[in-house]
Amino acid sequence: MPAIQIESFRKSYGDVTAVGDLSLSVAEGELFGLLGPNGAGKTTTMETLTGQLVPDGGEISVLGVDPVAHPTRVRERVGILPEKESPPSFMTPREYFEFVGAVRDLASETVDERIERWADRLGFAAKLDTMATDLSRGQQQKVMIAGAFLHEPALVFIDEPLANLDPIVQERVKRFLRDYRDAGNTVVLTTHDVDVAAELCSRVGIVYEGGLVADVRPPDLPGEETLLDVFLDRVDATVDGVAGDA
Ligand SMILES: Nc1ncnc2c1ncn2[C@@H]1O[C@H](COP(=O)(O)OP(=O)(O)OP(=O)(O)O)[C@@H](O)[C@H]1O
Repeated sequence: MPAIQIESFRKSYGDVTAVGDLSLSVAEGELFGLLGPNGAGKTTTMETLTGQLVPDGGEISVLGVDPVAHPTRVRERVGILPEKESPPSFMTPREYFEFVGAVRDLASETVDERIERWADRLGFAAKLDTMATDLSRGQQQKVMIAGAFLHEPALVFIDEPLANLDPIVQERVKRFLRDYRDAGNTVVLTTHDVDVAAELCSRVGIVYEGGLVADVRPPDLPGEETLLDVFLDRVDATVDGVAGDA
């Protein structure tokens, strides 16, 4: 069973077509990148896969569950890290993880053990008892990453995971995501950063104007061809400032 199966997915906001006709399959154990310029339809796709948006049409299955019919069941089983979300300013990271652990129905000893492990791996152990409002943006991002993985879901959706992180932490997060995939889990990340997708992902779907325009395995690209070449070829007008809305 694929981790994600999408057939002919469509979604519009009024007369704006966000996703026109998207079909895509992600296998279990993939570190899959959904790459596209601003406004390509990545967030709309992620929010539909996680049961936050209702599609206008198409068939969608996430870990074998239909997120339209059973949004809560999907959200219970996956991890979600949207872009630009922060831990509540009035909580410490430890309190936030205890809150997430309660929502995720984890035993408190499990939460305690994972808090220590994630804090150590991502390098914020010294900040576990600092109010989130007093953390830097990058430190808050680390806390949100750990929170999304706290219940060790088989499938994680993560939006622009490396934004705001310094190069050292970026390397830690990359290693963490690869290890998580190597342990048999599926990771789907959305990004408009071609370098991040090329370096991190075993497979990349390029979305543009609400459709899939390429399905690429960066390590298998022939000769000197890079993911950037493919991206610019399929999203060619962007460089001239015509496509996208950035
Ligand atoms: N709530 C909304 N109401 C109206 N239009 C929307 C809404 N959300 C998204 N759109 C439009 O749908 C299209 C796809 O947006 P979406 O956020 O899915 O793109 P994206 O690829 O995630 O972009 P970005 O990289 O900038 O986050 C865009 O044209 C956007 O303006």
